[in-house]
Amino acid sequence: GGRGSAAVVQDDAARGGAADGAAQGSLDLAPPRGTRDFYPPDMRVRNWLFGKWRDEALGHGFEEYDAPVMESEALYIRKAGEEVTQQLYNFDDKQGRRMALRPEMTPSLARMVLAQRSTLPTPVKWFAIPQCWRYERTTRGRRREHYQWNMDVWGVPTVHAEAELLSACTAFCTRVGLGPADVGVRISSRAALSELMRALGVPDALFTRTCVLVDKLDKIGGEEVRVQLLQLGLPDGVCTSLFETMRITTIEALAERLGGESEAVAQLRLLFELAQEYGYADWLQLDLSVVRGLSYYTGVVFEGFDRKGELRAIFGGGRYDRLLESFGAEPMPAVGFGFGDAVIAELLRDKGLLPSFERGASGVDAVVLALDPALAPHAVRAASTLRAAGRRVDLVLEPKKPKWAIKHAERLGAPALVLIGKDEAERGMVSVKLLDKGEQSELPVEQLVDAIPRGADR
Ligand SMILES: OCc1cccc(Br)n1
Repeated sequence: GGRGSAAVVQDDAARGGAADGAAQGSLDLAPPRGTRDFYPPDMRVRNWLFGKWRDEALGHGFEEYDAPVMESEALYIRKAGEEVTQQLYNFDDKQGRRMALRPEMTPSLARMVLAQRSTLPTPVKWFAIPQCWRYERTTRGRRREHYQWNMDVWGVPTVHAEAELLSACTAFCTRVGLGPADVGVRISSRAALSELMRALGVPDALFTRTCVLVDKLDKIGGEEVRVQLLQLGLPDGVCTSLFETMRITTIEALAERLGGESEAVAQLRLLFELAQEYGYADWLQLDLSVVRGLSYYTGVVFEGFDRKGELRAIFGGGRYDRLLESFGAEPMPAVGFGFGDAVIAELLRDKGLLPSFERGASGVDAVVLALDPALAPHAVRAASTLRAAGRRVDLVLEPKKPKWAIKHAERLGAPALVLIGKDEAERGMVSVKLLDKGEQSELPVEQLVDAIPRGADR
């Protein structure tokens, strides 16, 4: 609860207030449209969430990487009409170079892997939590930025890689208190749909755009998708067979349609077997109507969803074995997912699982106050000694009364208040007040560190 969660899911009402200032021609205090400020309580929620993501990624043996938020626009020019490339946050830099704020991390990752492919040991198992951008007509007041946990495996051609990524997603959800009754994962395979369409004689060249159109089913409905598939050049019979296949919900039925030799079926069988071993099989369901909206997926694709069906996808991913070819290079097998910060925060808040971080979250172990401005050097020495010993200290920087310092320490949730008094200081002593115990004791400065407990989280 509390303001923290509101900021992760920006509530425009609060922002509207700040934006009103602009009406009088003063500085607009709201963040740019579609973006969020993270005040300290919001930042504690964000650090908590990113910390859980990082724990899970490291727990799966992945290494962290990063790349510039700004890339050459060329990295994202794809002809398949995806939303993510049609809403590029792009611009000319001062040399007139076409640049863009990254709408996703995968192309940057592909660029980094390609740049070092001759020396990079495989498999590559990397993760990042990049801020990603889109420029959407703000008619819908939607956000223009979000943070998206990415995990990718390069160099592994079989679904053992997908199984590891699904393990990270489901284990993260479990770690934050969600279970298979809250979250499901739809598993699909573009390879299966590709085998079907090849069997029906559809040219490969139409496959990618077919998937991008099929991904719009939920938005524009089956009839409109059929119309656009026909316009793309798919015969009516193929559309019908495609829609029938997408209604299949068991691997057996898919095997009947694609034949016993289907590689796509074999990989799906193996994935569901591995899921049993990991213990997350009951999170999964086969759903061939899922194709995901990125043109470069080629194999298994998947998306996490809330079982109440109130929210957009929680996470999504898939295999993209041919992305390097689109960069004019030899292909390398790859699979990855993106996990946005907004939907998960909304789901956790709805389920009361988002920590509130209200009182005492500052993590300060002690407040240090000089009872007289002339004693500031003693207060500085006490604070520095405590900090050198790993304690988190808030040093009061101006003349304040003990009453104020006690209230300040309570607001910070600091368990201790160190008071530097004149005659104590002359005797090399300080006073320590343990607020939750209401005790106050006087002790030699040398014993100060041991008198201040270190925060539980460290
Ligand atoms: O998931 C699509 C997307 C990409 C960039 C920024 C935002 Br907000 N959303």
